[in-house]
Amino acid sequence: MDANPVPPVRRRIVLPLCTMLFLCLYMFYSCAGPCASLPGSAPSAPSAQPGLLSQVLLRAEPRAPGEDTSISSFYSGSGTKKLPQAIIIGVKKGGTRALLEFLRVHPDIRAVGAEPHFFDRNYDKGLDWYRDLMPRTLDGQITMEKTPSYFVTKEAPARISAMSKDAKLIVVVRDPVTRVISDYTQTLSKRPDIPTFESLTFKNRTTGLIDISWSAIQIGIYAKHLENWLQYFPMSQILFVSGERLITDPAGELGRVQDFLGLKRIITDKHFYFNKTKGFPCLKKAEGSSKPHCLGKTKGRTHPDIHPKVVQRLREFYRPFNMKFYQMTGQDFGWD
Ligand SMILES: Nc1ncnc2c1ncn2[C@@H]1O[C@H](COP(=O)(O)OS(=O)(=O)O)[C@@H](OP(=O)(O)O)[C@H]1O
Repeated sequence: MDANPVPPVRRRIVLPLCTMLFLCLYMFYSCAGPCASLPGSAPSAPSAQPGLLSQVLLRAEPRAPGEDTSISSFYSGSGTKKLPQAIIIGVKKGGTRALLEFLRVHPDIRAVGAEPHFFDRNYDKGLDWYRDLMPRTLDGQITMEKTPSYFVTKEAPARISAMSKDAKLIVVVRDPVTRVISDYTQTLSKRPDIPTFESLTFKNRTTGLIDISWSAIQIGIYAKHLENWLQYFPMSQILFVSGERLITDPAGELGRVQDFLGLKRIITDKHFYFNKTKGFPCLKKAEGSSKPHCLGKTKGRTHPDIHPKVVQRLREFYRPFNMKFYQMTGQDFGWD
């Protein structure tokens, strides 16, 4: 028999209350860890990323403009959707997919896989639509996207600047001659009945006059497009990545990109191997996987043979624009 027995009525109230409290606390704490790695959330960050619970308690600081802070968004996954702070704006066929896939390995980068085409085709859908496409990020992580056509879209610089004057812009540039051949190869793979490369290139084959109304030719006049961006962004906010070095020295180019984004250099040469069959560098482990990963078949296509004289004429055509571009960027890309 108990020396000091609890009265039966109080026992009937206190015991269930304590059990409920204990259960609630248990559920709350056990959710804080796993919830942070729900599908679609950020990959587990290396060390000091605050967990869900600490984010609830710590998030008193002002939020970025346009950040989705609704309670529902918080409970439906870890982190919040933010407008991108960094965008790969070009160039088409420059190596933009390779760069984005490589960057996604970094625990502080979260990127949308598909191209949103917001600042060219979907601008009328509004910023909320755009933000909703983005993955959730934790504090300190950078949201990114890539749409290579932005670089040649007249309205894009003003529109991106209206979203954020501080946006960091990355342009992967490639020898305009191989770029136009790559562009043509892609179109040919989708529509095999298009005219020959030569007939699209020349307005007059005899005089060698280049048809600058062909958009694939226009894209490679980098200096002209860059002038448009410099009306809205200082050069310090634009990084030019060499598409050629992205293939021969991916870790070196990724080092520059990580510095530009203010990130620790986590992606190094240890992350890459050269796949002889593919003929390109591939990842030893892709984001969220332990398996090696090369880009798909649409990247690294075999180009058709173009007559050397045609290639030579295109080199002459692009040379002055390339020189201007080197001067503007302070970088010699070695295309001549
Ligand atoms: N690691 C790796 N693997 C495969 N391909 C690589 C890689 N690095 C750069 N590249 C080059 O990327 C070219 C395609 O460029 P983009 O991804 O910018 O093309 S697109 O504009 O998104 O269609 C693609 O062009 P093509 O060779 O003409 O197919 C590749 O040369």
